[in-house]
Amino acid sequence: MSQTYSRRILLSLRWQPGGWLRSSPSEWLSSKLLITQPSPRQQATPSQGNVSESPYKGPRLARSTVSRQPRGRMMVPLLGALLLALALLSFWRLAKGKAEPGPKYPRSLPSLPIIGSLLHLIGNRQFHLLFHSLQKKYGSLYSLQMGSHYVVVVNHYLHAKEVLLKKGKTFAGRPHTVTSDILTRDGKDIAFATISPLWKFQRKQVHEALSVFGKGTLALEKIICREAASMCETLSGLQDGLLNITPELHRAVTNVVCSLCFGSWYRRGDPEFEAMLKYSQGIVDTVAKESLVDIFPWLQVFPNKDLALLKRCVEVRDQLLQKKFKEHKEALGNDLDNDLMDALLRTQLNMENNNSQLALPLELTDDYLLMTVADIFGAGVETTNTVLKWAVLYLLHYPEVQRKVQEELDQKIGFERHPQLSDRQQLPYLEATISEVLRIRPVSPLLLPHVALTDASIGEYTIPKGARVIVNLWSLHHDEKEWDTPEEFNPGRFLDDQGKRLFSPSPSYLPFGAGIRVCVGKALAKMELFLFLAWILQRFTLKAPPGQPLPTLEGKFGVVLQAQPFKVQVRLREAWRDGV
Ligand code: HEM
Repeated sequence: MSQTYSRRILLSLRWQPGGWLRSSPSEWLSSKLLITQPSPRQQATPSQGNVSESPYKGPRLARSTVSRQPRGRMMVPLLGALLLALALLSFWRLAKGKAEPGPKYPRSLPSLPIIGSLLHLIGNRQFHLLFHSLQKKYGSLYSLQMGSHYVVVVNHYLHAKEVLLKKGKTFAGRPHTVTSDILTRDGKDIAFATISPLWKFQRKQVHEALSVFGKGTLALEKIICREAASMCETLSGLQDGLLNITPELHRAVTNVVCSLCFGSWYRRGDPEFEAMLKYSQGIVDTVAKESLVDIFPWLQVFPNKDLALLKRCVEVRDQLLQKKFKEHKEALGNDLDNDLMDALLRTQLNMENNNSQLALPLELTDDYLLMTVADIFGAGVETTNTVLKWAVLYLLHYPEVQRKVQEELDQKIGFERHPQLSDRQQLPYLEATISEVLRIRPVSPLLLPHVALTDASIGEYTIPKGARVIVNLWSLHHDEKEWDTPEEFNPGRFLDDQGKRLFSPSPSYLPFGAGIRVCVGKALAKMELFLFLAWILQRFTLKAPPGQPLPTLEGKFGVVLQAQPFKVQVRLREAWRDGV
């Protein structure tokens, strides 16, 4: 085989579920038959078939492009028998009225053996934008190959809802990757675990912790307001200077989660809190970048800076978790189930003593317990904190929106009392602003990857078991057929004509996902966003640093869609200057 010839074969190959493919069964059969009488031209120039351009119509089999079939008289009866068998088969199928076409797979990005579609992805870290733009060429549902993983990308809400809601259980798996396994002790958490009774139990325990073990929303509101008050006090003390507001938002959100998980919280400047900030940033920077090591796990054997950083950060996180675990275990029995760690420890103890009503097929080991708590930190802090940062950034860019939120707050709440959760109905413009922030900069633009647990379908396409399904929320939230001028920040689109009632103008809006794997912290996050923003904007006006360009609205893709660092001028509003 000449070099050019082998290169052409390599280029024309592509992966489809089932192996490296080159042609459909009928093409394969006819090629096999035709090759018995190859023309000189066929021998010299094998089909280059630009597979990336040809819509894939069915399962394809590897065609042997090098074999030479025996020529001669033996082939004639064989050919006749085969044709007869095929004719009989088709006749039988037609007679039964079940002439089934072959499965139809989503159109695929070009891919090469071993590296898959990597050449199309490398160098572009903003996967949500890349996947959005690829729709122009490949349609709203297409596939690609990440190393040995077959990946399907969903860009339309109808397909997204089929994956998340209609066939939620079928697509409820999660992939195991090198980085997520380091982070979650091989998927012993909630977010990266595949569904199981234990996973269901972990979710239930978190739900109970988030309702403060039956004490309900009021108890949660108290915790959030305590943090909002502390944040506002700090901001008042930093008047008129240029401020990096991020650590203040971070501390407030972390303290809410800490209260729920450990029943404790941090003061400003606490070294343990500083360590926590550092390790979470390290994790955000390294996880979910679809790093090469997740595509090619064998790369672990080579030195890898990102992986080393991730391991160091996870070590710091685990030391902290272990310390809390030990303190809680020692104190168990001294007080009621006030936090998530207590509740999990108590269940574990009951299970060990066979007192538990739960019939779990797996033991609730320390690893599962710690990873449940770690997940709530991982998923509960970075997300809400990031949305708050995006909200501040958009308010700097759109001062008229900030003014309208403040007018609404002034009219409905005034300056005599603080905002409460019961004010939500009264403050539709603030609620609409939060909805618009979640739309325009979805914090989790590709959700978390889902995995097909059985052979399945999305729309008219066949999806094989094990396929990774990425729902591109960015595409849903920026679909021009669903949203007028999607890049424009316009809270008004979430309000009725009178501007009084909040509504969802399009079904193409799923900031927290949907279905069986919907965000566990959705209700908590919405309360936090509402209360923190209401408290801040009731007291302060946020301004961009004078004489400087406005901070960028371009996100940085990672485990969340991060806002880039920025400074802000926080000014106490007139009504609060005399110390109300
Ligand atoms: C504004 C803030 C938040 C946003 C926008 C958000 C969004 C999301 C999204 C899009 C998913 C993935 C759904 C999927 O893969 O289909 C998710 C999963 C998850 N979220 Fe959130 N989230 C937020 C806050 C929180 C909070 C505060 C917590 C916990 C206290 C939390 C806990 C989780 C967990 C545990 C999962 C994994 C669920 C599972 O896989 O079963 N999130 N979130």
